[in-house]
Amino acid sequence: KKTSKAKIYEFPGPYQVPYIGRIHDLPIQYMWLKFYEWAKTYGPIYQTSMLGAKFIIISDEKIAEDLLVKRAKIYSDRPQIRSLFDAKSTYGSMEYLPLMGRNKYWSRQRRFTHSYLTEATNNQYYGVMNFEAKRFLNNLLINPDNFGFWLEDMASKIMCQLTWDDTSFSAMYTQNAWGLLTQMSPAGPITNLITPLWELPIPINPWKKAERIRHDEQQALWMKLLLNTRAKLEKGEARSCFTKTYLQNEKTTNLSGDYEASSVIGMMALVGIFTVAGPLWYFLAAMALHPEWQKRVQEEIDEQCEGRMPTLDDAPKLPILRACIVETLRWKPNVPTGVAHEVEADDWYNGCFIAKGSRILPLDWAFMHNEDKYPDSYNYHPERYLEEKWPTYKEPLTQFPTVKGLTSFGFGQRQCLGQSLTHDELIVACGALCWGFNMKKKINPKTGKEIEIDINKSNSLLIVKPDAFQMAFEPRTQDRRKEIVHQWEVAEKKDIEERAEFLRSAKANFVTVAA
Ligand code: HEM
Repeated sequence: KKTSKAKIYEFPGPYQVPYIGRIHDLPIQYMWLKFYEWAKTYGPIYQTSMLGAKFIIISDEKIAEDLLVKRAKIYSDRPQIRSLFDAKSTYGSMEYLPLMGRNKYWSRQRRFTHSYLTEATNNQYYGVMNFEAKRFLNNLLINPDNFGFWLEDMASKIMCQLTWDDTSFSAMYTQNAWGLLTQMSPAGPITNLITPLWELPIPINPWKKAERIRHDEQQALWMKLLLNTRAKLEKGEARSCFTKTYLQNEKTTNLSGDYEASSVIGMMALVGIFTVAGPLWYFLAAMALHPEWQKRVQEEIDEQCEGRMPTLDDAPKLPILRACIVETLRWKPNVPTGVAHEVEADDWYNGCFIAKGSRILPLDWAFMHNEDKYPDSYNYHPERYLEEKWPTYKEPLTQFPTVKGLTSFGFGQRQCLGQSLTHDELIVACGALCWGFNMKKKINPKTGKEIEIDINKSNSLLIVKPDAFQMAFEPRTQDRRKEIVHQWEVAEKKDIEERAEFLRSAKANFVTVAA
């Protein structure tokens, strides 16, 4: 483009229709595929726009590093999400850490979240993951056809337990997570794409009315959960959880009070559900579609864990399991468009101009299909981390492969805070599944033929999971079946007793103190 003063070069990109840009032919479904198709025409960094918002799409890891990591100082803001109230917390709403602008709320909540998650990781999640994995396996025995619900419920229960020591509302909380995920996704309400619709007056604005209800219910729940914990704490009846830790330290944190604390804690729980459940869905599909890898993982677990269900301590001894998990995340990246960063100042890259306010999209789908790094990228090859001839092979195998550091977790100052939790939960859950069950395609009882699993169909929200499919779970042996039942009975009984004992001694202490 030429101006009167100087030549300003811009990145190439598809032809832009005045005002609307390229919104008319950008499909809402599988948007990442269209972005990737354009990358093949316009190169590893190109630009497009939608209703005045400029997008710069990156499909080369090095360019993403150059901008989002090396120049993080001005590349770490977030774009506004139209269909949420004050998603960036510009006006002090303090509600959605991952969506906040680079402001003081983001900075203190990021520190808070990092510290709470690190503490949980260092304490191996207080045994919560092993406990929920045992429940999950037992549920699969009782009703294997409901496996999708069980796995999402496991992810939800783990987060609810860690944050509030209460898993009773986990199914409802999964629904809440779905509500927020839909609301923030380009493929959610139409107001995220045709943004001016959001400004219609309230009486003729169904989107704003619906969001008001969703938002208020979510905030009320978060506050109720915090207040419940405070009431228990006052009676000495609160067991360990993130909310209790906050309440015991509230005077020394730099959060502004209960509203902010309930939001940052509630958000931590929400964000940990579909991020982990999505890869779990795909892992199941991978095991059913690749029985040879399932067998290798099972043999590794049997040998290394001497017959017991694996725990986190076994992770270094289980490179094949880790390879299958990492390859699942690569094969079916669950945040395929990446999460956009917004640029805070005008900048130049490779001689091209990047205007302040541009949205930078690190297209994870493209990173994961880089044929130089991941040859035969559309197929499932865990051996790419286990055999020296592949470019991704890395030693020591006690540590690598690992999901930590994958491009899927984003870049720079905004990089995901849940990498260890994801790593650990996938090891525990996938390890437990392979230990307990043979996972297979289901047989149609009428035709006697296998029911195909279509892993190319998914939703198109920011965090993706496959469309529901059917598959079969068979306990590997009769002994294993008994063990699954037994280990859950023991764990559940112990949990009930511990809770009752805690309450008894809390009540006794309370009476003594009161007297
Ligand atoms: C496979 C699992 C996961 C994937 C692929 C994933 C991916 C991402 C991505 C792409 C971002 C944005 C990074 C950027 O802007 O550059 C992000 C941010 C974040 N993630 Fe994750 N995530 C996962 C699991 C989790 C879990 C389990 C938690 C916590 C329980 C979590 C907590 C967060 C938080 C708090 C942020 C916001 C960071 C910020 O904005 O400063 N994530 N994640």
